[in-house]
Amino acid sequence: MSQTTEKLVYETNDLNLWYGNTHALKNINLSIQEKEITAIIGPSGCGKSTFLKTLNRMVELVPSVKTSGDIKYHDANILNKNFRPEDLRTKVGMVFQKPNPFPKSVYENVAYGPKIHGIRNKKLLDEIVEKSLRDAYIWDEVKDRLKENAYGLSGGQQQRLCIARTLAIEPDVILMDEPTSALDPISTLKVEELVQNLKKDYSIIIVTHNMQQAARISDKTAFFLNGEVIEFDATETLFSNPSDQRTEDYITGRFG
Ligand SMILES: Nc1ncnc2c1ncn2[C@@H]1O[C@H](COP(=O)(O)OP(=O)(O)OP(=O)(O)O)[C@@H](O)[C@H]1O
Repeated sequence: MSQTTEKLVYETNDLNLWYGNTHALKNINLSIQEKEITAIIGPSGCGKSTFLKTLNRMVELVPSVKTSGDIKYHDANILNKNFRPEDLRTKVGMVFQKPNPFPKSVYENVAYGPKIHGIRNKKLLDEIVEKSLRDAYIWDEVKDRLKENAYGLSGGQQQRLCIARTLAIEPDVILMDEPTSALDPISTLKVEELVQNLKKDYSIIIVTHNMQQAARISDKTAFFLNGEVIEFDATETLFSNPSDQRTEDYITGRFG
C-alpha cells in the first residue's frame, strides 16, 4: 500500500459508524485513488450514502452519530477532533440525488460559491460561471438564459447546473449520491459522459443503484452489504470475475 500512498485521496482505516444502536458502517478499509471514478454499489440500506456523507463529515448533522477508526483525506485524519469540517467544504463538493438548485438565477447559482469565498470582481465571476457551465456540458443550453430562475430548467439541466455549481469552487473531490436516479435516460447519459470527462481533473466517488452505470463509468467499484465492504476491485474485475459469492449474487440480480 505504501508505494501508492501519494496517489490516494482518501484512505479509511477500520471505519465504523453508528446511528444510535444501528451499526451502519463496519470496519471499512478502503483506499480511494486520485483522479479516478470510484463507484459504491449495494442494496438499499447497506450504508452507501452514509459512507459518502462521512467523507465530508456531513453525517455528523445527525446527533446520534458516533464513529471510530479514521479517514485520511490526503495527509489529514478528518475524524480527528482538531480537524475543522469547514476545511473540507471547499475541497469536497457534493451532488445529490434530486437536483437542488437555489431559487435564484442560473448565473447566481454558479456564482454563489465563489462570491462566498470573497470573489467580487464581475469579470472574474463571469469567467468562472462560463467555465463551470461549459465544463458541466450545459453552457450552450443556458447561455441565453443566465438571468432566468434555475427552477425553469428541466431536471437533467438542473442536475448539470448543480454540477457546475460544484465545479465553480474548484473542489478536489466530487461526491455524487445517485446523481441520475431522478433523470430520464437521455439526461442520464449526458451526466455519465460529463462525469467521465471530469475525472481528468477531479476524484469522483459515486453511489449508484444502477449497476450498468457503475460498469460503464467507474474505474473501481466497492460492493457494500449490511454496512460492510464485501469486495473492492477494478470495476471490470468485480463485474466479470467477482471473488465473493455475495458479489456475484448481487450483480447477477439474485438479491437486492
Ligand atoms: N439519520 C439516520 N438515523 C438513523 N439511522 C439511519 C439514518 N440514516 C441512515 N440510517 C440507517 O443506516 C443504515 C444505512 O443507511 P444508508 O442510507 O447509508 O443506506 P444506503 O445504502 O445509502 O440506502 P439507499 O440505497 O436506500 O439509499 C440503514 O439501516 C438506515 O436505516
